[in-house]
Amino acid sequence: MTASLPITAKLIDGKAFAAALRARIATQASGMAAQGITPGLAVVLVGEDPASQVYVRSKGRMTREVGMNSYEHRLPADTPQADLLALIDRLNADPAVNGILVQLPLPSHMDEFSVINAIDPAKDVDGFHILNVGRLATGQKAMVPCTPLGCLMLLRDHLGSLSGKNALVIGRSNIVGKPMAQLLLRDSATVTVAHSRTANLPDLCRQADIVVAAVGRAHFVRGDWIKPGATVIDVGINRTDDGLVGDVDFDAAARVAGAITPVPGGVGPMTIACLLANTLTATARANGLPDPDGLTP
Ligand SMILES: NC(=O)C1=CN([C@@H]2O[C@H](COP(=O)(O)OP(=O)(O)OC[C@H]3O[C@@H](n4cnc5c(N)ncnc54)[C@H](OP(=O)(O)O)[C@@H]3O)[C@@H](O)[C@H]2O)C=CC1
Ligand SMILES: Nc1nc(=O)c2c([nH]1)NC[C@@H]1CN(c3ccc(C(=O)N[C@@H](CCC(=O)O)C(=O)O)cc3)C=[N+]21
Repeated sequence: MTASLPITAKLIDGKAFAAALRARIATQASGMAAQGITPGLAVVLVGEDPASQVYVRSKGRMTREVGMNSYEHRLPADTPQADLLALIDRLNADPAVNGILVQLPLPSHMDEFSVINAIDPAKDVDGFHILNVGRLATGQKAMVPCTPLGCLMLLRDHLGSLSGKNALVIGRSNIVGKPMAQLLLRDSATVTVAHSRTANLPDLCRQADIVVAAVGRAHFVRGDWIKPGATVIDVGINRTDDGLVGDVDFDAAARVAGAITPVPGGVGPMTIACLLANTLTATARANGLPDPDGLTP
């Protein structure tokens, strides 16, 4: 239906934006190094979830590239939860570690909430600890989840103000959909959150000036759901026979949208850059320094 139209959307280059963000982080980190402070990020991976592997691949390298220390802990899938909690306790107490990320999902014998809430909230660079979730929801200074923070940066960069825009978030997970909705609300967008029980999703979507798709289904959002000129942020990471694709039918949506993020090269690189941003912010706060410029919402 839309195939005959030319591609008119501006491509939102998350990869380039993330590279520029990392360069600013590196500059600010070297300023800290001059004061004898080197930020440290610990990543804990339990088992071998494929989505998490994708994430971990480039992360350690980028952490070192911006001048931070990277500590990686790989535990077997059958690790008892008590052992993981003991590791988190050690990382909480380690002054060289400013950020702790426990890769999700965890193996099914573990309780995700117990594990996340064991992380020192000041080192919770994912922003998943209940204290940070509550702080974000109530407008208090929080650690903000990386993927939604990255989406917000791209949206602000493209649109300027989000005030009064109709925003549709598709997906209500604790790691993407819900915190994304909170951030859009903070920026005074009018926010709708859709999920698997939402009625008439295509019609809802046609009213949205901003669409953030975080569903986990390839090509789920169709081109004819997009309001002409809308800004489309595709969070989805789906491995298919055609390679890595998002949740949006990119070829069709790019003929209707005003701007759209690609997959790969859109939100994914922003997630990693925002993880480094949060690590720098956590390091500054731990050392009584002001928050680094431009890294917090
Ligand atoms: N680029 C990046 O940096 C990142 C990408 N991702 C990717 O983003 C995607 C979403 O991740 P995540 O939030 O963790 O996924 P979840 O599986 O936790 O959540 C998916 C959400 O989509 C909703 N959904 C499922 N089917 C439908 C449907 N037919 N109509 C409307 N809504 C539907 C679900 O609804 P319900 O709640 O009713 O089940 C749920 O709320 C995945 O592809 C993931 O790999 C994730 C994190 C970072
Ligand atoms: N505690 C926790 N926090 C997370 O933030 C978290 C997690 N667990 N578990 C897994 C998901 C997934 N996720 C991605 C981040 C970056 C890319 C990314 O950089 N993607 C590249 C493509 C990489 C490739 O080519 O394979 C891109 O989109 O361009 C992908 C996926 C973070 N997650």
